[in-house]
Amino acid sequence: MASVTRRPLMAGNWKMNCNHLEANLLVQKLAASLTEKQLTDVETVVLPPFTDLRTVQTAVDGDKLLIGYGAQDLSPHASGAYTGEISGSMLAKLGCTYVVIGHSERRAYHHEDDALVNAKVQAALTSGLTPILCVGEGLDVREQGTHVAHCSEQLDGALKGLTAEQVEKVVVAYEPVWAIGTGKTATPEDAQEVCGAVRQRLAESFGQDTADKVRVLYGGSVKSSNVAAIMAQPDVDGALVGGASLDAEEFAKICRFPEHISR
Ligand SMILES: O=C(CO)COP(=O)(O)O
Repeated sequence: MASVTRRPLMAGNWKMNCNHLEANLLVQKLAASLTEKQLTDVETVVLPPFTDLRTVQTAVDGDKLLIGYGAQDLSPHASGAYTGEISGSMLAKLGCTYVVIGHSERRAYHHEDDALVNAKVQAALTSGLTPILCVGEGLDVREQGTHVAHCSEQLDGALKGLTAEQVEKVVVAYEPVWAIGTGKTATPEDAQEVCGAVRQRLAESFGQDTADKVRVLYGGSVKSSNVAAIMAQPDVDGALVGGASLDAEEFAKICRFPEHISR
C-alpha cells in the first residue's frame, strides 16, 4: 500500500466565473507562475465555463502550456435534440481531458440524482474524458454522523455497471457541502476519514489494485494556507479548488504545496 504513488492533481473549478478574455489572462498568469518542474510534479488543471474552453485550448496549444483543462458538466447523451446541452465528444474535440460530474451545486440546483450522475460518468468515459466525480454530504448528514455511508452510497450509484478498468480512469472528489465557499474547511482528519473510506469502498467493489490507482481529491475552501496539511493525508491525492482558483498566484501557491510538505 505505502509504495503506491499517485501523481497529485490540483484542479481549479472556476464555476460560473470569467468570460473568455478573463480566462485567457488567468490561464497565462497561472502558467507563468509555475515552473516546468512544478507543473510536471503536480498535475495542474483548470475547469472553466464552456464558453471559455476554445480560448483556453488556444492558449494551451499556442504556448505549449503544461496545463490541462476540462469542463464542469456534460450531457449523458451522445448527440441529438437536447437543446442547451454539450456532449462528451464535443469536449474531447476541444482538447478537454477532464469533466466534473455530480458537483453538489448541480445535484442541488439541477436535481441531478445518482442515476443521472452514473449516465454522465459512462458518457464521459465513452468519449475518452476523465470524470472528476464529486461526492459529499450536507451539514444535516454530517451532524447525524452518517457522512461516510452517504458518500459510499453516492459512489456506488455513480459507478454502477462500470468495470474495474473503467473505474481506474475515474478521479473522485470528496467535497463536503458545508465546506464549499463557506471558509469552513474540513480538518485534514475529516478529509482523510472520507477519502480513506472512498478508497476502501473502491477496494471492496473493484479490487485493491484499482483502488490504489484512483486519485481521490478533497474540495471545500482549499487555500494555500491549508493545502499542505490536507495533502499530508495518505488518501488525499489532490484538491478540487473553487474560489481560490480564480486568483492565479493563489492557485499557483496551492499547486506548489510540495515545497511545504514531505510525503
Ligand atoms: O466546490 C468547490 C470546488 O468544486 C469548492 O469551492 P471553494 O473552494 O470555493 O470552497
